[in-house]
Amino acid sequence: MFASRRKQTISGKNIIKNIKRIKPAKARKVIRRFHFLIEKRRNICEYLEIEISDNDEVRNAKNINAFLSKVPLSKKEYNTGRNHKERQKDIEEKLLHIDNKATSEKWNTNELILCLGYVMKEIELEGGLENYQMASQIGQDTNRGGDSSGILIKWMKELGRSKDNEMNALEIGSLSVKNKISTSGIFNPVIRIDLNNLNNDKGIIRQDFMKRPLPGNNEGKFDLISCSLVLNFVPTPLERGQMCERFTKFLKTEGYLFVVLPLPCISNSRYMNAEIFKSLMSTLGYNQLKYHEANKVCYFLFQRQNDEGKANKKQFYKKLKVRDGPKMNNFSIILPQ
Ligand SMILES: C[S@@+](CC[C@H](N)C(=O)[O-])C[C@H]1O[C@@H](n2cnc3c(N)ncnc32)[C@H](O)[C@@H]1O
Repeated sequence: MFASRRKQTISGKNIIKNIKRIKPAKARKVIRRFHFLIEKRRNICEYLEIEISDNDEVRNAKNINAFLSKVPLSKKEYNTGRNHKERQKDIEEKLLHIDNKATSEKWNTNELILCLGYVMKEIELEGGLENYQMASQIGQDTNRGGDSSGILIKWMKELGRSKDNEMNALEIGSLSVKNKISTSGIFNPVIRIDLNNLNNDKGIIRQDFMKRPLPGNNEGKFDLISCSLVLNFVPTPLERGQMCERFTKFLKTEGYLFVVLPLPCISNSRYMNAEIFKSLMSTLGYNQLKYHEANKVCYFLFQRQNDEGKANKKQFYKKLKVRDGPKMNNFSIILPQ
């Protein structure tokens, strides 16, 4: 048990301190809860897109309380005559029912904002993200068939790439310095960044890729960008599109882009499939070299072309439904106009 060594957040929730003490079953539970939270954040952001999707206050966890205090109605509604546990139960119940615009009932904006605050608090202030990152490290071993960069290295070798090519890499959303991308020797140096700095002292820089300073010249660019299970983490379709556009600014011509997504983003979304993603990346100037579907995730390897994409970007300015079904999700990517 790791109970006696628990580190706690200000609100008293537990943060997993020692990764070696988490059992795989516990790790899976933490991962499932976190995916639930980011799915709900995505759903609520989609509902409230006009009002708050570009609102930094919602993104910035430290301002969540300040943000909620600006919504007096919802605060009042939930504070009056209810104790904390009841409120929590009520919100959890609501979260279960908030799914997507197409199928769910009409939600009151204040209720949604309150639920968003609740979700964001757990993600950012109550150890949700930290626990998830810890659990994901276990997950890399047990939950989804291991370190995703294993397939990247296999593909690089198939493409005839080796240590001799002297390639550098940027790993976005890095949780470990021991993954194959770092240990194969093909990429050197590997610059690892992540929103959080769990392993800062071990060579992972705390940085938001969307705020990373642009390289001044080609020397500052990379031969490879790895973005494994990160795009699905980004809350809104437009921000995902902005991230896809931004890759190009950091990639040398003919550089590689390795993207990993949870399989349902591709296999079970109303707005996305492997062909659409390939075609979206093609409009941004990428050629798809490899694709592989595993049980839970799918892997893409793209190469940046000499010229900008020629295809029509306009088709990706809004999401287009390609299929429908009751249990489908709404994962999508929208390019900025
Ligand atoms: C599921 S983890 C993926 C970890 C690892 N790459 C893997 O494949 O297992 C997603 C990570 O992406 C990071 N992330 C999300 N958006 C980011 C951004 N804009 N810049 C840097 N890291 C980001 C999160 O902090 C989180 O640690």
